[in-house]
Amino acid sequence: MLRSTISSLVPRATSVARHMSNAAKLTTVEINDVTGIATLTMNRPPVNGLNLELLTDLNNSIQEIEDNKSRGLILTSSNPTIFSAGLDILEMYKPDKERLKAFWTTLQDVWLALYGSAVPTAAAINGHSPAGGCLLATSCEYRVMLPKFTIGLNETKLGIVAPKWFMSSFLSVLPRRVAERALNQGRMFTTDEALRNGLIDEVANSKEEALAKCAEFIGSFSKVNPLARSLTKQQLRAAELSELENERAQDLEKFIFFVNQPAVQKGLGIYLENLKKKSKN
Ligand SMILES: CCCCC/C=C\CCC/C=C/CC(=O)SCCNC(=O)CCNC(=O)[C@H](O)C(C)(C)COP(=O)(O)OP(=O)(O)OC[C@H]1O[C@@H](n2cnc3c(N)ncnc32)[C@H](O)[C@@H]1OP(=O)(O)O
Repeated sequence: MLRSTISSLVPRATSVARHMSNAAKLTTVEINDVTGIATLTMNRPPVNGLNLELLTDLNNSIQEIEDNKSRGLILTSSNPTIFSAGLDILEMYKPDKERLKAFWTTLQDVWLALYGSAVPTAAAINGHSPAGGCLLATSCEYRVMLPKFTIGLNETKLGIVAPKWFMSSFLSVLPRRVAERALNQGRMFTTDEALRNGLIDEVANSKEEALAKCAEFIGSFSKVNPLARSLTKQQLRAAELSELENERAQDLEKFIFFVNQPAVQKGLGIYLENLKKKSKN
């Protein structure tokens, strides 16, 4: 029932070997023939780390879904245990100056496109979803998660600070006092805790069930005028979107300054080392 499968092979040249995952596109878009809903799947092994290439593909895929006049967008992952490990820390550790700028600018683009998307959006969270993964999920209007995974903004645990717009997405879902405490603690919520606190809307026992529940949410707008719905959503989200749009350059400057602080570099190095040690055990 797929109207189209958009999964082209686009060769890419990059001068930094550690960032080259492969030459293929890192997202696929499948549009259901019957419902008209697009499923956007992230596919960057091993953990869907959000590097410049994955962010670029995400941005292009969101644009494509908007242009196709799809009935809705479901974001998910091809990895059976990880939705997204968040930002690829290698992009921020000992960074190349120009690439770091492009990386952050593209992340800003993705957030503006997803949080501000005209179509109904839902996340089928079929695995762990820390930090940037949580940002993507909370930018959607609805979240369905599989059991026994974790989700949250854990930045303080890495010695970094979630930017204001990460917090905006989080705050659009959680009550302020829960969000504030969780952000300060760098708390990762289990699926059950996320449901209890309203960070996710439903739990599903399989990816198929999660996709079906997301489709059901999107289908709930079938009798609502699409223009009225999208203008309503965009008005509700306008303040946060304009805040970043008006401060993009300063946000980029702050990020570059912050990431290049020796203490931040040291912290990221230790965090990466621990991740690698853990993965070898
Ligand atoms: C005041 C103004 C401030 C302005 C702005 C300033 C600051 C900037 C803010 C930046 C915001 C950042 C948000 C982020 O997203 S940071 C990233 C946070 N992510 C994490 O902490 C997740 C870390 N990863 C994990 O917890 C686990 O890997 C997992 C996702 C739960 C999966 O576990 P598992 O299946 O067991 O896989 P492994 O742990 O073995 O990992 C496999 C492999 O992948 C590497 N890896 C994992 N996550 C990342 C990552 N995020 N980036 C890069 N690499 C990652 C891991 O090291 C393993 O690699 P090797 O196989 O080579 O050992």
